Amino acid sequence: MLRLELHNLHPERVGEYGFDLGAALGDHAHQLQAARDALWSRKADPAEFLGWIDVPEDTETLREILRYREANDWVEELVVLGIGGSALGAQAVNAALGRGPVRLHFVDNVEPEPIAQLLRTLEPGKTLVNVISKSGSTAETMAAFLAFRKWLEDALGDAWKKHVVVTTDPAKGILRPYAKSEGLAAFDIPPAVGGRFSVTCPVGTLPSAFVGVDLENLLAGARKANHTARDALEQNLPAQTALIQYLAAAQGLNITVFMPYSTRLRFLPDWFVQLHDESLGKMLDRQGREVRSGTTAVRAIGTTDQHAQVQLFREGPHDKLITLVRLEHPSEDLEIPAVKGLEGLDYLFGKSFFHLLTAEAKATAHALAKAGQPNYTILLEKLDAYHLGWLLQHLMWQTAFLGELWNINAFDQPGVELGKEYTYALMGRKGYEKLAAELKSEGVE
Ligand SMILES: O=P(O)(O)OC[C@H]1O[C@](O)(CO)[C@@H](O)[C@@H]1O
Repeated sequence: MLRLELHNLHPERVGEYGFDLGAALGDHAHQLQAARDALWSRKADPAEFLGWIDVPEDTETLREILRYREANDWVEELVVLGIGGSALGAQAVNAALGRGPVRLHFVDNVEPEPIAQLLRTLEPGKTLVNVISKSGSTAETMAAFLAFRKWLEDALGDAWKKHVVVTTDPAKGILRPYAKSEGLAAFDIPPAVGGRFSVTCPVGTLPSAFVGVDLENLLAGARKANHTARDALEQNLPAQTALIQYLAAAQGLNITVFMPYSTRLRFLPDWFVQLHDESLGKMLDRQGREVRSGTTAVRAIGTTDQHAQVQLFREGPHDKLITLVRLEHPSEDLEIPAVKGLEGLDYLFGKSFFHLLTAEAKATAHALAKAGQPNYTILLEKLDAYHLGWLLQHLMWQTAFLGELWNINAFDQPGVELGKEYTYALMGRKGYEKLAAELKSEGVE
């Protein structure tokens, strides 16, 4: 079960206690229903990049992934080479549910020292490298692949090929033909699935299979989110959270904080930030008019950031909507023991850590509300594969709904292209000489 608890979310006046979500849904019913129906009806068109809706239905690919994992029981270290949507989902799932025995390493940057350190410490014979890139052209991922491929070949000769598995577009880019010509194992990223929406396809499921995540249930949870996203508005959770986000933005709350009360969910905010910011920060709407849509997603972790950011969240500018994520039941709990001589702490004696964690989340939500800082809590029955799959897919739906409400394309990312082209020019890539000269004249070289 995934459900919502609202705190101080008035659509018109921030600071007034209570938010009538029912009334807001009524007021915006037409818009939301149109958004829901448009998303479901456009899903058949690959150009719309809504393939992520159907991915959790694809149990055949999941079976292939599980067969591949079983056939490679020699793997002790799995290095994931990918960036953005090609890394963050697997990282979040692994931190939440990974239970080994394989150790996962993520190379999602080109800072030389951590890469050199990994190459020094890992044993090639026990290492599998999963290179993940939808485009097959991302400089960071490809540079890392060149380094790891050479490292494997230097150590293992021709056997390096058994130590690489490629996850990429079935047709586009240079990785697919390369995998074919070298006889490397390869899995598809469906063409209609963008990186930040790819966690339930092999981008997320292959690494997760190596750390024992219950993938059947992860996908079942994602399918549950799909059902919810098709429901009437009163039951349609992503339509509801998208509406809250939309109304908050309309009130000038330009920042959306995402704050799970869980260390195991510590990478979920990173995944959410990419999903939200890259999808929704757009200069132009679907008709090409300048809109500059979006809110800025900010990461936080409870309780940790109660001792870092909550001061600002309560007393700083009223420019934020805060989403807390809280579990209703722990997977394991621990009693806080009584200690003689420390009676000043007796309010803790005999209580459980989960009790304390829950109290802190509730206390923060209420303290924020009292300060007029709107927030809501997404409650997860527990942290297992089913509920995590549900939450991930819920957040993808929320993003898609927001894209519709803002009338923008949530599935492209034109804003990151120029930086990539400048990088090619600065690195001396063929065909970029003119741009390099232009940069030089502007003092960048
Ligand atoms: O999977 P690819 O093509 O290497 O892309 C990695 C990431 O780079 C971007 O294209 C741009 O940041 C993201 O959308 C994507 O998740």
